[in-house]
Amino acid sequence: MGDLLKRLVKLENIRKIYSKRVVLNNISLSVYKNQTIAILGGNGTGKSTLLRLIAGIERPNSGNIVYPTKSIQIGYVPERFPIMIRFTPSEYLYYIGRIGGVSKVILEKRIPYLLKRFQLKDNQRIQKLSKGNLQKVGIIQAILQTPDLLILDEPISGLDQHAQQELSIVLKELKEQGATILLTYHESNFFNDLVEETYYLEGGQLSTTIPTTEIEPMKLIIAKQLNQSAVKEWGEVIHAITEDNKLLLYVFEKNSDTVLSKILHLQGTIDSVLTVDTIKGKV
Ligand SMILES: Nc1ncnc2c1ncn2[C@@H]1O[C@H](COP(=O)(O)OP(=O)(O)OP(=O)(O)O)[C@@H](O)[C@H]1O
Repeated sequence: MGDLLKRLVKLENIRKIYSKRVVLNNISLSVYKNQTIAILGGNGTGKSTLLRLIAGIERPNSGNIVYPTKSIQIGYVPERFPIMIRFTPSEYLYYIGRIGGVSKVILEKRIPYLLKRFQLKDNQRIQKLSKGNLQKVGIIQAILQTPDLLILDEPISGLDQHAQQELSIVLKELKEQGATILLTYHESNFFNDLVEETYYLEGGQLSTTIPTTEIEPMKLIIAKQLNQSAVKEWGEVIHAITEDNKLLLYVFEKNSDTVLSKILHLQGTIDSVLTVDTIKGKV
């Protein structure tokens, strides 16, 4: 079998129950080498649970999780990094690296390099760090050793813009090196360039079509005198296309006022605002 078709993880009929509530019900999924997969879904649908199971941090109540390539390196960025750590970031990362079998020489180079990339100062204990800086430690510990499979649970929430961009570059680098990336996030077009396959979780089931509860009224805002690059960072924009000098922006209805005022703020003009009834899969 070709390298690209190498299966890294296989989930067979996974079921996870918390206090009699079936959170994941009969989930099967294969994750292949060098794929980038997003798991999306509403709050509490079990995205984090599924990622923890794949990361091997929790066990399912039934079903199997198989890693056909025996010794894969898994990096896991939790949604919330544990706060009560009395080490500084570099002390902690050094400790984690040593447990993972990384040599002192490599760690002494790699830790300062990654701290610098993410502009993370090393002058405070982890328990005193802000949410964004904690998130950076969570990301760095997961990529300290180049992972075969990198699992990220809402990685951009709380990150400053520089760190978001750095994360995006790091993910692209890892992807070029052959890594598999599995991630979850909320309403954002930040990962559009990276994600190849999207799965949706609803009612304990995984599907490739967007669940009806996830379908929200959308607006298509057509703007003029505005470049596509200007909206690149706008989290509210689900999809942007340039056509005949016009910029077409798809946004959820609830965010349309925000986007309209951002356009006007940049001295763009509004050509028209249309209602888009449903999103079927992708816009
Ligand atoms: N350790 C746990 N013990 C008990 N219940 C849990 C545990 N972890 C998760 N749950 C419950 O399982 C359900 C799914 O939680 P999970 O965090 O996986 O959802 P999610 O899709 O990641 O949500 P969000 O988008 O809000 O982060 C929720 O009802 C949650 O309360």
